[in-house]
Amino acid sequence: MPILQVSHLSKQFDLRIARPMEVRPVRDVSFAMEPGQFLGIAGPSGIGKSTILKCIYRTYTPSSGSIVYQSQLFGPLDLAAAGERTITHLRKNEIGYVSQFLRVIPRVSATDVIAERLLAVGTDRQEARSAAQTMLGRLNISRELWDGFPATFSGGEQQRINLARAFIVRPRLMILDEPTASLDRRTTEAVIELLLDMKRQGTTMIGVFHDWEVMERLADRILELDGAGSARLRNANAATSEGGVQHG
Ligand SMILES: Nc1ncnc2c1ncn2[C@@H]1O[C@H](COP(=O)(O)OP(=O)(O)OP(=O)(O)O)[C@@H](O)[C@H]1O
Repeated sequence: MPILQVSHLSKQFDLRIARPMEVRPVRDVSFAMEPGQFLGIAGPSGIGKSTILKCIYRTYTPSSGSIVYQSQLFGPLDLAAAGERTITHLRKNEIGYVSQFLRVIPRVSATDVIAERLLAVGTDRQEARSAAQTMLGRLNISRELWDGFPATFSGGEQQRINLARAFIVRPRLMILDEPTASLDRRTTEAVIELLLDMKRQGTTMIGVFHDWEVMERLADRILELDGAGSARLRNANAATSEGGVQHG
């Protein structure tokens, strides 16, 4: 049974700048994901890749369509229509999201920013801090920064704090929006290793990567969106199409 079934998803934005206009980046997109699968989304800039991810995380409410997720706690539920409290619970316990932008909390140390995700799900403070520091080490954050404030960190360091916060709770479904943008080669490798580790442990992942090589190493399947309004699902590293889905 799919863990995520996206059916006829559309999202439009109504803009009222000089005159009312509509932007419809996502039109009638359908795909399914099996547990443990890694799905990459590819396509030209502005086609709606991030918008699809934000609809799944419910940063955006879809205009139409459904996103049925098999929740551990709630069973099957439509993320497009679920209540805010359900979404908040899922974000805390089951669904992770990481983008390249960190919303920095002032005057909280790097260790505590990460540990607080575990404290929120009932982990003991000492254990949470220790797990946070192990994660900081894995992401090559130097020891002197562990007690520093992420607000003062470089872009790449902040990005790694972001990743650590998302990875530390080991969500069942991980949404990744360009998680390796702004990282150097060595840290990108560390992130790939972490993602492969999570994949081995059964985490289902969906993501957009600016680096095609990174995407090919991680993804089992790729959803390709194109400007002509079609979405094609294919196996990664395989030229054959697995069956089409239409949008537009
Ligand atoms: N909150 C919003 N309000 C209005 N328009 C938006 C909003 N979010 C996205 N859009 C528009 O939707 C379109 C798709 O944006 P999206 O970020 O999903 O594209 P993308 O494929 O991820 O692009 P990129 O590869 O450049 O990140 C763009 O034209 C964008 O301007």
